[in-house]
Amino acid sequence: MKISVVGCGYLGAVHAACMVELGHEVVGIDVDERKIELLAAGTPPFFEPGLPELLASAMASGRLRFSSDIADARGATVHFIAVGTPQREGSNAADLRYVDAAVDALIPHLAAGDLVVGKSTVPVGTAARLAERITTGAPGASLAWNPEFLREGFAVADTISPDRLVYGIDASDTTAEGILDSVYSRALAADTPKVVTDFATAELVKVSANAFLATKISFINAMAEVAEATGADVTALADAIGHDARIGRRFLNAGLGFGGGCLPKDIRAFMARAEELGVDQALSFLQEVDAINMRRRERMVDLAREVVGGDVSGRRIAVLGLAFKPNSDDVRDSPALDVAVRLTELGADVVATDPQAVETARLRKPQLAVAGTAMEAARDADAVLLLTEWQEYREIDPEELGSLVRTRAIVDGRNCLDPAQWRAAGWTYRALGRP
Ligand SMILES: NC(=O)c1ccc[n+]([C@@H]2O[C@H](COP(=O)([O-])OP(=O)(O)OC[C@H]3O[C@@H](n4cnc5c(N)ncnc54)[C@H](O)[C@@H]3O)[C@@H](O)[C@H]2O)c1
Ligand SMILES: O=c1ccn([C@@H]2O[C@H](COP(=O)(O)OP(=O)(O)O[C@H]3O[C@H](CO)[C@@H](O)[C@H](O)[C@H]3O)[C@@H](O)[C@H]2O)c(=O)[nH]1
Repeated sequence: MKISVVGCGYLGAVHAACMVELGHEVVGIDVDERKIELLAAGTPPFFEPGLPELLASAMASGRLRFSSDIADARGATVHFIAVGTPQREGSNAADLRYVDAAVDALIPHLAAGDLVVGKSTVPVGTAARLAERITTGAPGASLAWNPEFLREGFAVADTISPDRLVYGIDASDTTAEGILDSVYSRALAADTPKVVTDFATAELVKVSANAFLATKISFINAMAEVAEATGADVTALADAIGHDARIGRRFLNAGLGFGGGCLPKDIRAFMARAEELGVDQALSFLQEVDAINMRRRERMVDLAREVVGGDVSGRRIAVLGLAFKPNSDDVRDSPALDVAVRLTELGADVVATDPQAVETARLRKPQLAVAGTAMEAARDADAVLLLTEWQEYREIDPEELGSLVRTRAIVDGRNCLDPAQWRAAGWTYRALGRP
C-alpha cells in the first residue's frame, strides 16, 4: 500500500520505517527540515535501538522517502498522523495545534477513498471533531483512530509486533477496517489481538492505558515512601507482591519515578479533559499519582543533601543518567535531568553524563556541565547519583569508581545496584525505598 506518515519524531520516524519493513511504500513528512534532511540521508534524528539498521534497509529498498512538503502525501491512500501533542503552556491540557495544522494541511491533498489514521495521543472527542473536518474538506475521505502503544527503547519491535491493535472507526465507515487490516496484515497473521471500536473508546484506551501504567509506578513509589519510614525494602516488597499474577512484577520498579514525552503529559491532559467533561472526580486520583511521582524527585534532592552532610552548595556531584529511561536519548520531562538541574540551582557543582542523552540534555539546559563517561563525571565527586539505569551503569565496578571520587557515597535512584556489593567496597549506599 502507499502510505504517508505526517510527523517524523520518536513515533512517526519509527512508524514510517516499520511500514516499509511490513511491505508498504512510504513517504515520511515533517515540517522540521533538519529532521527530514537527516532521515533522507538514512540517519535517525534521535537514538532508538534498531532504527539505524531498519532505516538503512528501508531506504535501500527504494520504498521509503522523506519530504518537508505535505503535497508529497498525494497519491498515498493511508495517511498516518503522528505529530506531537505536548502539554499546553500554563495548563494541563494537550496542545492540539500540531494535529489540527497537520490535518488542515493534508486535506487539500486527499482523494476520495483515502483514509487518515490518527496515531497521536489526543483527548477524547478529538477524532470526531477531525472526522467532520475531513469529510467536509475532502469528500469521500475518512478518518480512523489507531492509537500507538510503543515504548521508546523498544519502538521497532513494538511497532512490528504490537501487543494489540485498536481501531477506532465511525459506525458508517464500511472500508476503514479492511484498509487497516491490509496495513497490519503481518501482525494480524501472527494473531495479534484486534479491538474494533468507536472513536471515543479508541482514544480512551490509549490514555487509560497510560494512566494505569503511571498509577502502577506511583503505587510502588508510595510504598517506597512508607518503606523509607519503616526501614522496609520496597524492592523485596515489589518482588513479593509481583508474584501474584493478578498484580504482576512489571512496572513495579520503585525509584525516581516516571518521566518522558508520554506518561506525565498524558495523565495531566486526561485530567484536564475529564474536567471539561464534568467528570473530574473520576480522575482525581491521578492528581495523587502525579504528586507521588514528583515527590520522588524532591526526595532524591534531599538524599543528595544528606549524603554530602546537609548542604550541596559547592559540592561536586556526579550525575549518572540524564535520559528519562535507558536506551533512549529522550529527556522530555526526565526525572534525571530535573534532579541534575535542581541541584545545580542549589549551588552544587554537578557534572552529568549519559550514554546517549548528553546532547539532548544540553539542548534544553545549556548550563549543565557534562562529561563523556561515568568515570569522568565521578572524578573528585563528593557524591554519585545514579538516575537512569543504563546497563553500563549497573555494571560499574565500585572499586574502579571509588578510586576516582573524593568520597565513596552513592545514591541509587533506580534501585538497580546491589547494596551489599557497594557497601563491601566501602561506599555509603542510599536508595529510594530501601535501607
Ligand atoms: N514517543 C512515543 O513513545 C509515543 C508512543 C505512543 C504515542 N505517542 C504520541 O505520538 C505523538 C508524537 O509523539 P513523538 O514522541 O513522536 O513526538 P515528537 O515531538 O518526537 O515528534 C512530533 C513530530 O511532529 C512534527 N510536526 C509538528 N507539526 C507538524 C505538521 N503540521 N506537519 C508535519 N509534521 C509536524 C514535529 O516537527 C516533530 O518532528 C504524541 O501525541 C505522543 O503522545 C508517542
Ligand atoms: O517500573 C517502572 C517502569 C517505568 N518507570 C518509568 O516510567 C517512565 C516511562 O517508561 P515506559 O513506559 O517504559 O516508557 P515510554 O516509552 O514513555 O512508554 C510509555 O508511553 C508511551 C507513549 O504513550 C506508550 O506508548 C507506552 O505504552 C508507555 O509504556 C520512565 O521514566 C521509566 O523510568 C518506572 O519508574 N518504573
